[in-house]
Parts: sequence; C-alpha cells; structure tokens
Amino acid sequence: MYTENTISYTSVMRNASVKDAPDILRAQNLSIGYKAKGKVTPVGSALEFTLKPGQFVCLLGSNGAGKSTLIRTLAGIQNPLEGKVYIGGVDINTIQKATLAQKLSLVLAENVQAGNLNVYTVLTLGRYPYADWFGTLRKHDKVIIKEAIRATGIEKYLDKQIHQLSDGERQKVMITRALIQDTPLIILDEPTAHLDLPNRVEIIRLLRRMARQTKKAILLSTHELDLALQTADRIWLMMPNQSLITGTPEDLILNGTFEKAFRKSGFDFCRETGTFKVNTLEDNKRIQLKGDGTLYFWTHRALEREGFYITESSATILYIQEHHDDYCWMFESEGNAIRFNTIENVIEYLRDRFLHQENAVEKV
Ligand SMILES: Nc1ncnc2c1ncn2[C@@H]1O[C@H](COP(=O)(O)OP(=O)(O)OP(=O)(O)O)[C@@H](O)[C@H]1O
Repeated sequence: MYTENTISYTSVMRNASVKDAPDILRAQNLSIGYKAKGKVTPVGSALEFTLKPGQFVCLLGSNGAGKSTLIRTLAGIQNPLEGKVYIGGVDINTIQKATLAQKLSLVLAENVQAGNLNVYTVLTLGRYPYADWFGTLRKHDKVIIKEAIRATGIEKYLDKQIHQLSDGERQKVMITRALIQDTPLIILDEPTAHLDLPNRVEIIRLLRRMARQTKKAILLSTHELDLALQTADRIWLMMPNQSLITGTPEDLILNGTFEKAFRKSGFDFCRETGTFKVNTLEDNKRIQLKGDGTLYFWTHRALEREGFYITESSATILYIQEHHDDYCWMFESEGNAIRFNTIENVIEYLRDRFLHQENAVEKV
C-alpha cells in the first residue's frame, strides 16, 4: 500500500557490494558502425552500459541489429565511430595487445584457421599471454588446461586436427580455449550457433556456472531467446532504433521492450510464457476446447497451428475425454457428436468442416 512516506526503490539504493563492484567493461557514449569512402553508417548510437564481475549477460537483437559489430568493437578489433570502451577502467585504445589478452578472451563465430595444429596444441595457445619467451607451459598452466578440458568434456578430440572436427566440436574447443585463457572478461559471438540442443544447454550452463564461481564477466550474443531468458542475469537488447536497452529478462518482458526488439508481422509475443508464436489465427474459425493437462496443451497447440481461435464463446465444442491410459476427442455441434482417436483425425475433420462453412459463406 502506498502512503505519503512511500519511497520508490531504485538502483541507487542497491546493496553497496553490487553497486560498488568495479566495472570490468564500460561503454561511454559509444557509437558503433562502419565508415567507407567518407560515408558513415552507424549501427548503434550513444550506447552506455557496464558489465560487472560474475555477471552472465546475453546480447540479443534481430538479424542485422548490430550484435557482431558491438562485440568486435568491445573486443578492440573494430574502432568505435565515437565514444570510449573501458576494460578494467582503462581505455581499450591504450592497452597493449599482450596485456589485453590477459584481460579479455574472445570467441568469434567465424571458422578458425588453425592449419595442421591438433586440438591440444590449439588449447595450449590459450596460455600464451602468460608464457615466457620460449612459450614453456608451467605446472599451473597445465592444471588450468586440464580443468577446462574436463569442464567442457572434449577429452576425446584432443589428438585430432582442428580441420577434422565438426562445426560444433570446433566451437567447443574454442570455448575451452577461452576458459584456458582465464581472463576476467569473456566475450563470445554466437557460441552455440553450431551446437545441437543438449550441447547448447550444456555450454550455456557451463558459462553461467563459470561466471558465478570464478566471478568472470561473460557476455555472449545469441539467437537462443528462450535459453537466454532462462539463464541470463541481464539481457542487452539491440533495438531497431540503434539504442541498447539492458535489464533483467523479466523486466524487459513485462515492460514490452523485448516485444519491440523483435516485432515482426506474423509473430505474436506471449508475455505469459516469454515465447514467440507464429500467428496463424483466422477470425472466422472459432472453437471451444474442454479438457485439461497434457492433452489440453497439445490439442490447443494443434488447433492454433490450424488457425483456430480457442474461445469459450463458441458453440462449436471439442471435448477431450481421458480415462486411465485411454483418451479420445469428442466433437459436438448442433446436437451431433463424433468421436476421434488422434489429433490428426480431429484436424482433418475440422479442416473439411470449416472449408465447407467458408464456401457456404462465399456463395451467400
Ligand atoms: N563490414 C561491413 N561494412 C559495412 N556494413 C556492415 C559490415 N558488416 C556488417 N555490416 C552491417 O552492419 C549491420 C549490423 O551487422 P551485424 O553483423 O553486426 O548484425 P548482427 O546483429 O550480428 O546480425 P546477425 O544476427 O544477422 O548475425 C548490418 O546492417 C550489416 O549489413
């Protein structure tokens, strides 16, 4: 209940330890994009954000929104059009390459050119920022390498050459190398692009665990909206108007920002579930569905895919009947009842029935 004395909680009032943690990464008035033949094409403008130790952040945006451009700029391999990027409080432009490699590791989406090197050798290169002039691995380096290999489960590829790996296996190797580089900041451009679902989940969970346990800041770009919403501490959303909006997944869903970032005709964003649905609904196809549980969920989904509005106001009713392991669907309309044993039969029947209705309407 609000009273005159109620004050609004703001980020300024947060726990001092979070607020005062040093920024691992900070962008100030950052504009990113491209310059060619005197023509400047900005992709993001006046961006301001910070990344703190232990944060696991997913960068999202529609195709061409500027995620890769931002990642390349933050990693210092592309110059900003304007503004500054600070890593550990130091302007990235003033950091020597060798020093930068101790602060930031980068995994890009492009294929890795590793000649005839085998996987283990490529992994050991992750320790080069700390090696002596001869590149000798110390005991401590070997422990870190072994630990990262165990964490990502790539033991069985170690003797293979990089070009003998599948895209997904190669991706895992490059993520392992980033862990071996052991920097306070890890940036990854679409690290799960070539992985199947179990591997995507495994890698995302591993990166999130790393952030938590080792206080690394981890930023990754992805098109995996669902996984990002479930796992990220914060989401960075590249918006169609070239701004970047940051927040917790739930805040961005509830305040409509998420929806705006991916707005496209033919898709509806469902705030209840945080998912996009293909919008196939047709106004003249209305049906009432009665039942519950798993059968209700999958029947509802099949009907929506067919373009039906599921509404209690329709006199056309589909009943789900369930008894022990047995189930069926009963269709009732104008006093008649028909029984179906599969969703396929239900859909076939409804298609036919509503087609006849449409034809009848057109003839009238
Ligand atoms: N080298 C380049 N020169 C000029 N424009 C470029 C260059 N690379 C990318 N762009 C443009 O910059 C914009 C942002 O591209 P970017 O690759 O950063 O987007 P993205 O969000 O990573 O896209 P996707 O999700 O499709 O990978 C796009 O309009 C793209 O055409």
